[in-house]
Amino acid sequence: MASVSAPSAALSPHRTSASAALLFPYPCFSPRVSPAPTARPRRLAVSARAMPWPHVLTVAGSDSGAGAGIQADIKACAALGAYCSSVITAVTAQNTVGVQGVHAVPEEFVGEQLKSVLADMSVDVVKTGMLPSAGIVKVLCENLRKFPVKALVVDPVMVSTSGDTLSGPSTLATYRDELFPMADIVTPNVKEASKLLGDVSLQTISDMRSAAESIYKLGPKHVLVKGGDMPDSTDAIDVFFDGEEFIELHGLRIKTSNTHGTGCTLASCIAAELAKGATMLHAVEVAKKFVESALYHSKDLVIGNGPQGPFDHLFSLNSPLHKMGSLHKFNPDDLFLYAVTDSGMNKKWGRSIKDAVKAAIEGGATIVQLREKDTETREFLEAAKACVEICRSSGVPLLINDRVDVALACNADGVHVGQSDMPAWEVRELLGPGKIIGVSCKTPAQAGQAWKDGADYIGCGGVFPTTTKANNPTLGFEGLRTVCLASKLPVVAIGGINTGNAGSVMELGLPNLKGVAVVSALFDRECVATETRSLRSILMNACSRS
Ligand SMILES: Nc1ncnc2c1ncn2[C@@H]1O[C@H](COP(=O)(O)OP(=O)(O)OP(=O)(O)O)[C@@H](O)[C@H]1O
Ligand SMILES: Cc1ncc(CO)c(N)n1
Ligand SMILES: [Mg+2]
Repeated sequence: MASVSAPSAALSPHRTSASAALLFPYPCFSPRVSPAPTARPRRLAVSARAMPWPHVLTVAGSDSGAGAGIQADIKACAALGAYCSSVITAVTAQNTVGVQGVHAVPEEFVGEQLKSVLADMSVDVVKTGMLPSAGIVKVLCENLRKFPVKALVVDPVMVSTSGDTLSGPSTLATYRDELFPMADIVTPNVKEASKLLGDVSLQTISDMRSAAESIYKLGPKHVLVKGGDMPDSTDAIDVFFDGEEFIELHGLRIKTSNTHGTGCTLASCIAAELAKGATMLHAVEVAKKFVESALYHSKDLVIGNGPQGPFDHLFSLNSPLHKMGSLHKFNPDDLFLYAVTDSGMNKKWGRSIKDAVKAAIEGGATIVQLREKDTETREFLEAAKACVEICRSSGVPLLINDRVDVALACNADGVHVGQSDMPAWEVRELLGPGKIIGVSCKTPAQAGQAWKDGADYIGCGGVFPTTTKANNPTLGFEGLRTVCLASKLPVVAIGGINTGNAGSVMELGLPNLKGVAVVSALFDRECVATETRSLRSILMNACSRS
């Protein structure tokens, strides 16, 4: 956790006194029922098989409608495999229409809850949500100093999306002066970022960048300004800043009104991933993908009659086709050495699809596609399931050529389609946003369509004459260059590529040409692993030259 620096008066024009009145001075909770606990000896001697569990403590408000707040946090952590304990700072009467009432928990009792959990339960990461008063923020800071944790995620909840105030202006100075300097990441939405910076106007991505930079100066190690509520944007864009680099995180904007609790969920997912050991950027990427997928799978849910409904955090339980194990963020660098299987070739050399894939991965393939045109469906599916297992355990994505049904049944990472297969947008509809979709393209127009359809990459070829695919016109380097320059998506070159010519393809130095896809040069050979290994070293050498 960031060390606590002395509060800077210069940075806190809205500073309030420590005794600032509670924003929500409602009657107290029930009296204490037990004395404050102290750390007790472990239950039993810890066994050799003791399994520490990633643990997030959320310090936040309860949402009676259960779409946001503590309830969202617990569901999000559960979905990502982290334990979530909860210190409740306020109870809200809330539904899909808005917030009807807020009952703040007295700060001493928030302190008592904090001590109960932090003194006993080996918390890895603390995530904060609604902190309704400056006093509660202070109590939290005191406890964090007493019981340090690995990371602190601060979601500076101020206004619900329905427009209701959850934490008023009197807490702003304490947030800025005391909590932010301790935070590993702060995740304001645009309205909150604006309030934190004295009501500056935030309309554009460039405004979001400036806001991230200004908030960074208040002391957190990272800032994520969320653009879920940005007007007129077709993508859901968030801006991440680590003090050096700005990263724009683009996601599909899901057309749904079920977005209540997206912010709480995002911050909890970041916390869960950090508790599991992820780096900050990776945690943020996984969290964003999770929110996007959850919204996608919940877009047609009807819960409540108001304008903003909750979504289903546990969508993966209801939809075995979209298991979390395959929530894969597409990395264009995975296209570097793309191995495409061919049933005929495997039969010829007497090996199973599974053994061919194993060998390609052993040799350094970075992504695998099963292109089995003549294998019976049942046999294909069995082989695909075995390959999914092999690929997952090696962290290599597995795609299926053309057969969306097989990809769904084996829970592959995605599908590659050609121009006469199912259109990419229909594949996207069926697979959802978390899967990888590639499209074979020969022209700039096809590349443009693939981008509009929501594909992740294009395969461009045949670059050289090939026998693998009948009637496949050769594009040559010029055709490849034309398509690459026109494509907004990363490209993998395909068609007749082998150890003899792969270097010259990469030496074209086209910025979005990320790798080569190979069939016969790997699989129509005696030793697949050896061929893959030498192709890999040729590609690496070519890239270091160009
Ligand atoms: N319709 C949407 N489709 C995809 N992603 C979305 C959508 N709405 C929000 N997001 C994403 O959800 C995350 C949370 O951002 P958002 O701006 O909604 O936070 P918030 O306003 O704090 O949320 P809330 O107050 O509703 O809990 C961000 O990563 C944002 O890009
Ligand atoms: C309790 C609570 N926390 C956070 C939010 C922000 O979504 C909300 N609406 N309610
Ligand atoms: Mg929102």
